[in-house]
Amino acid sequence: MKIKAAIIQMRVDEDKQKNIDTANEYLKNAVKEGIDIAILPEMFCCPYETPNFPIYAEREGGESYRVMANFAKEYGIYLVAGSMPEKDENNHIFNTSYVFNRKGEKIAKHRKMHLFDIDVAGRQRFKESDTLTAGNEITVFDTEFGKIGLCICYDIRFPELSRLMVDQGAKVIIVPGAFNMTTGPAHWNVLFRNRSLDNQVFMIGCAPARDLSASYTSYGHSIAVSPWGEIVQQLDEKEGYMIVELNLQQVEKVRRELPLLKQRRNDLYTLKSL
Ligand SMILES: O=C(O)CCC(=O)C(=O)O
Repeated sequence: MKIKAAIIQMRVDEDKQKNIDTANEYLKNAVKEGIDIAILPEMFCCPYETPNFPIYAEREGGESYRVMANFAKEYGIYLVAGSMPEKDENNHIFNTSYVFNRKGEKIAKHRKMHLFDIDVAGRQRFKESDTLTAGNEITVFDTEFGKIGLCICYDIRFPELSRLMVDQGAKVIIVPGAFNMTTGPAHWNVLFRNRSLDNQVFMIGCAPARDLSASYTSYGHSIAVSPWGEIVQQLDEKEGYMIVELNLQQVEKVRRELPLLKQRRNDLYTLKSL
């Protein structure tokens, strides 16, 4: 079973509508190549800065959500709509990724579970918790190809989360993310390869293009890693997209050859969600 995926490394502008139009342009082109699924970056319609999140936030079912659902339906694809700030009924703001099926129906929603609060001395500081609230749910969704896990950016650093998605059947893990010029070069590729090797899954990372005029500079380098831990395709820092074919039989093959998941000593240790 092969999935043809478009990973869209778009530039993020201050103008929300412009971002939605940019996403649409890329989707229109990618669809001509016969894709099954398209993935947009973290905060693809809102420049990644904490004060922006409450300003750009919408309720689930709001304008940006509806436009994304319509794109999925119009193009007949699965759409992982990157992430956008979501406001709930108590005015809590979440970093949320919605997934729509080929009919434009919402089939998953992941609220970033680990907030990106870091302070690397003299280099990168960020505190999502200034304006965001963390989500509490592990997200795995069904497709005709099999199960796919979903998490957002900093979530990838917590290996337990990927493992729990894999225990729920995920063969692919999709990560809209926006690493920066400090942690990106140091950790981005390594993390995607690590999670792939730990779990024998395809790992897909989709980042915004680098914009040196933005206050938070995305590292870019959207990536696809095989269940063998190899980088199968990668973009540089510039705007663009790539199409990757994921042969899910490769997951079974690698798991047969190195039966790591079966060889765990569950009699001595376990991992469970609470
Ligand atoms: O983990 C990192 O280094 C970057 C994370 C990040 O940028 C995010 O969670 O949005």
